[in-house]
Amino acid sequence: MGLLEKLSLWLGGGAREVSVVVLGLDNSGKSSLLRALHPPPRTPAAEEPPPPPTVGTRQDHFTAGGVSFSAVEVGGGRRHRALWERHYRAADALIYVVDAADPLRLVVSRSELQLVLAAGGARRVPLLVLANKSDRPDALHHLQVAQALSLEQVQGVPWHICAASAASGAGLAEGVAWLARELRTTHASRKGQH
Ligand SMILES: Nc1nc2c(ncn2[C@@H]2O[C@H](COP(=O)(O)OP(=O)(O)OP(=O)(O)O)[C@@H](O)[C@H]2O)c(=O)[nH]1
Ligand SMILES: [Mg+2]
Repeated sequence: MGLLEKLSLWLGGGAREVSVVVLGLDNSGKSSLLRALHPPPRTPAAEEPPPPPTVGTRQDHFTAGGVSFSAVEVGGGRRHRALWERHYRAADALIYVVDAADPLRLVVSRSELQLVLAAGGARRVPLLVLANKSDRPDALHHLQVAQALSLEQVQGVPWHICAASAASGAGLAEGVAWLARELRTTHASRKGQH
């Protein structure tokens, strides 16, 4: 089923999920963010052990702005990155997670993001970048992360960046609300063209 059909069903009250792929280097915090997006009740982050590194892919679900998301996290370790493109091509939206407290890996993170966007070809789906670990005192400001990733050069893709913390939950609501809004707007404008 295509995005437009899914959104029609969802806007019309049908309970359908929009698929989002969650990418980013290993240790950036993808599993932790998805855990933090789980609806309550959930165990407070401080009481849970950190998630194990993701091997291959993991499925998850969350809801934001009235939209139900079916999320696929693809492991960020080097050997899993070959899987990113395939999952990106099948997704309705991309969440790209960056460890804002690890400036040395931003160059690698930028080139991996550029590769995956290029692999999408003409397919343009919304991109939400989460500058994660903003709770850490050494974390870069999200605008510095945007600059390091050269986001201003990303063309034809609606994108948004915000500071986030899987540890405290900060920034998550803002980020996913943007994504939900963006998907609704895209749907509404396309509908208006027909
Ligand atoms: N301080 C802090 N630590 C975090 C945050 N998010 C994740 N971490 C820690 O970062 C480490 C990696 O988190 P994961 O969620 O496993 O990272 P991942 O991106 O899923 O990694 P892979 O599955 O290997 O690709 C863990 O020790 C987490 O506890 C955050 O917002 N703040
Ligand atoms: Mg993981």
